[in-house]
Amino acid sequence: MTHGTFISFEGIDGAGKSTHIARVAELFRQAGRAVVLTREPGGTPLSEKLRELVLHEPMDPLTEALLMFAARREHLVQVIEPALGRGDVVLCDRFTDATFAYQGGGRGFDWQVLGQLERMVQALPDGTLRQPDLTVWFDLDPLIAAERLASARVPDKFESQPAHFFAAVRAGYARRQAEKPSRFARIDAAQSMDAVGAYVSRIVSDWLQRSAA
Ligand SMILES: Nc1ncnc2c1ncn2[C@@H]1O[C@H](COP(=O)(O)OP(=O)(O)OP(=O)(O)O)[C@@H](O)[C@H]1O
Ligand SMILES: Cc1cn([C@H]2C[C@H](O)[C@@H](COP(=O)(O)O)O2)c(=O)[nH]c1=O
Repeated sequence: MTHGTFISFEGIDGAGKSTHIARVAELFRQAGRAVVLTREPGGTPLSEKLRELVLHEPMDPLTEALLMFAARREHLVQVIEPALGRGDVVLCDRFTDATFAYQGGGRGFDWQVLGQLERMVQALPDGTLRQPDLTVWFDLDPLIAAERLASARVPDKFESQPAHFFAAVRAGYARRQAEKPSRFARIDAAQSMDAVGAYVSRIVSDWLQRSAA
C-alpha cells in the first residue's frame, strides 16, 4: 500500500503554526506532491461540529478529552487515512500531541488514560499506531503568545485561559517531545516571522531528504 507523508504542527495558541503551514504546503506542491491541509479538532463536517462544542461550551475534562478523540477518529477514517493511502502529504494543524498538552498538561487529565485512548483511536489494521511522521513544535513563551493574540482575534474557551494554563500546556508538549524525540522538531517561535518561516522550510526539507535516503 502507498504511504503518504503525515506532518503535524503543534504549539500553544498564538505560537504561529497557522501562519507557516501554507508555506510548507507550497514547498510540497512545488515538489509535485498532492497536499491535504487540515486541522484538529475538525477536518470533517462532523468533527467541525464537535470543534464548535469543545471550543465554546464549558464541560467536564473527561468529556472534553473524549470529544477530542471522537473528532480525531472521524478525521482519521474520513480524511487522513484515505489521503495517506493515495500517497498524499497531510499537513495537520494539531493532532494528538495537543490532547496530551492541553487535556493532559493544561487540564491535568491522566496521561496514561490519554495513552489508552490514543491506542484505541489510532490503531491501524496491522496493530501499529498511526502517528505523524514529523511533528513541528512551535515553542513559545505564553506571555509572548498572549501579546500576539491580544491584537489578533476574539478569544475562544482555550485562548481565554491564563498564562499558567499555557505554561502547563507547554510543559505537556515538552514531556511529549521527551517521550518521542525522533518524531519532534522544536522551533524557537519567538524569532521573527521570516526567521521562523526559514527554519520551518529547512526542517521540512532536511526531513524529506533524510526520509528519501
Ligand atoms: N514570528 C512571529 N512574530 C510576530 N507575530 C507573529 C509571528 N508568527 C505569527 N505571528 C502573529 O501571531 C498571531 C497568531 O499567529 P497564528 O494564528 O499563526 O498562531 P497559531 O499558532 O496558529 O494560533 P492558534 O493555535 O491559536 O490558531 C497572528 O496575528 C500572527 O500574525
Ligand atoms: C486538537 C486539540 C486542540 N485543542 C485546543 C487547542 C486550541 O486552543 C484549540 C484549537 O484551536 P486552533 O485555533 O485551531 O489552534 O483546541 C485541545 O485542547 N486538544 C486537542 O486535542
